[in-house]
Amino acid sequence: MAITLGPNQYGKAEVRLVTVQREGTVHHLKDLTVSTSLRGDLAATHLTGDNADVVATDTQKNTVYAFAKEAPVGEIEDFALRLGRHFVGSFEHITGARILIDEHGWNRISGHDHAFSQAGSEKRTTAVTVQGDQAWVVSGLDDLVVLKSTGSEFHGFPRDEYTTLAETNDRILATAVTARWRYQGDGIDWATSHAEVRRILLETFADKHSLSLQQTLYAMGEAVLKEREEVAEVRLSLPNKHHFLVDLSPFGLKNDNEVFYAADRPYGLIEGVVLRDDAEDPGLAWHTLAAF
Ligand SMILES: O=c1[nH]c(=O)c2[nH]c(=O)[nH]c2[nH]1
Repeated sequence: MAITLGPNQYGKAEVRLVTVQREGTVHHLKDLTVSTSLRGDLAATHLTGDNADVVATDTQKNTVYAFAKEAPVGEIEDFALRLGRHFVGSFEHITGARILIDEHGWNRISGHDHAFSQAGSEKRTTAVTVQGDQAWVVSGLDDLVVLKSTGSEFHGFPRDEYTTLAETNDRILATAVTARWRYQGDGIDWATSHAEVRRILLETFADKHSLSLQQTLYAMGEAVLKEREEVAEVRLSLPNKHHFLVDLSPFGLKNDNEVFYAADRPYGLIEGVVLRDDAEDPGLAWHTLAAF
């Protein structure tokens, strides 16, 4: 029986980095979680413990902090590309790098130069893969919580002996959007593109009269691809945050779609990919690029 080493990568996970950029008394904050993974010819350390080609994960962490000092971090996509290209360009045996960055948002407290309130649970994300002299950027957002209190129906589904769900022509639709979109081309204005994709996702969720969350998912992805030519593919993961009508009849009360029980689990989980059929193939399986 022959045993061989399969695919492997290694790095420092979840380096917490906060930078303060000062413009006189006005401060600008960046709050990031950075994960680095390096790939390449790393058989020796696995097979014999020879670490001659192992860029220590501690060095990877230090590089993140040093790079944040040497030049402004800027957009997370640019910072991830700088880091990935550095590792692949500086060490002969490192042929690939994958850099994941989550950005935690802070809002300036109105009228204050250097005081901030946390924006909430939403995160901006990027996953950059550098392989030799090629690079792929998959950006996204996590936990964008949205709700519409009408404009959503769900009916026409099959009924069997286990079906109790009532058909509805008017329900609350709520979800926490996780989105990933793969870029094609380069010279992209990352900040504008992110803001526009986010706006399109929100507007489509709000505007689209929904017959199912699946229909809403497709409409959201389709709208992004129609408006943003730099995006090749959109992945969405949409938990259906159920709001059930409370039965008020024991109290002699009618519930005219006004009082709901917000269940936290279980939840429906609706996931899908919307893509251009003429999108260039990144040459790597998408699942190796995406965070889900
Ligand atoms: O939009 C929905 N899609 C479903 O697949 C589903 N299943 C369910 O019980 N409720 C819903 N809602």
